Amino acid sequence: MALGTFLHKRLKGCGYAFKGAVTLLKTEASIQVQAFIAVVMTIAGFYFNITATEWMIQIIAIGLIMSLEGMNTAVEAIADFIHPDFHVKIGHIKDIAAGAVFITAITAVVIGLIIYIPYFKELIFS
Ligand SMILES: Nc1ncnc2c1ncn2[C@@H]1O[C@H](COP(=O)(O)OP(=O)(O)OP(=O)(O)O)[C@@H](O)[C@H]1O
Repeated sequence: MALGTFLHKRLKGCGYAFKGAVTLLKTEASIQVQAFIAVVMTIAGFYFNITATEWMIQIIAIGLIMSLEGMNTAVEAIADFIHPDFHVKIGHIKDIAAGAVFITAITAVVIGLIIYIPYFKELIFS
């Protein structure tokens, strides 16, 4: 495959992926809530002047939870497409996908506490 064709295809792929991310942000309430929390955490990061390492960990946590929520939305959409009616297996599949997001959410909360508790302590006791 010529380099030009290869690059053109990859660029087109990025376009579709960007469209998907915009769709998620526009239509999915859970992603909108997470995007809002991400903005709040970013403001908190600037306010407390967190370290570069803390920024990286916070950004990874935000990216992980938002991307997994997107995958959960995709799993739900596939499940609804292949079997729109109630089925115990569809319920099980959706529960597992939601469970994966839950695990990441707990992880992100713990990361947030580890990063910000020392800053809050400093703010309160200084
Ligand atoms: N077709 C179905 N068959 C059996 N159980 C289902 C079905 N659809 C949903 N459920 C149950 O309801 C739960 C919520 O499913 P739903 O698709 O409404 O997701 P949600 O968490 O409300 O996400 P969203 O708000 O993005 O739609 C599932 O985790 C599952 O337990």
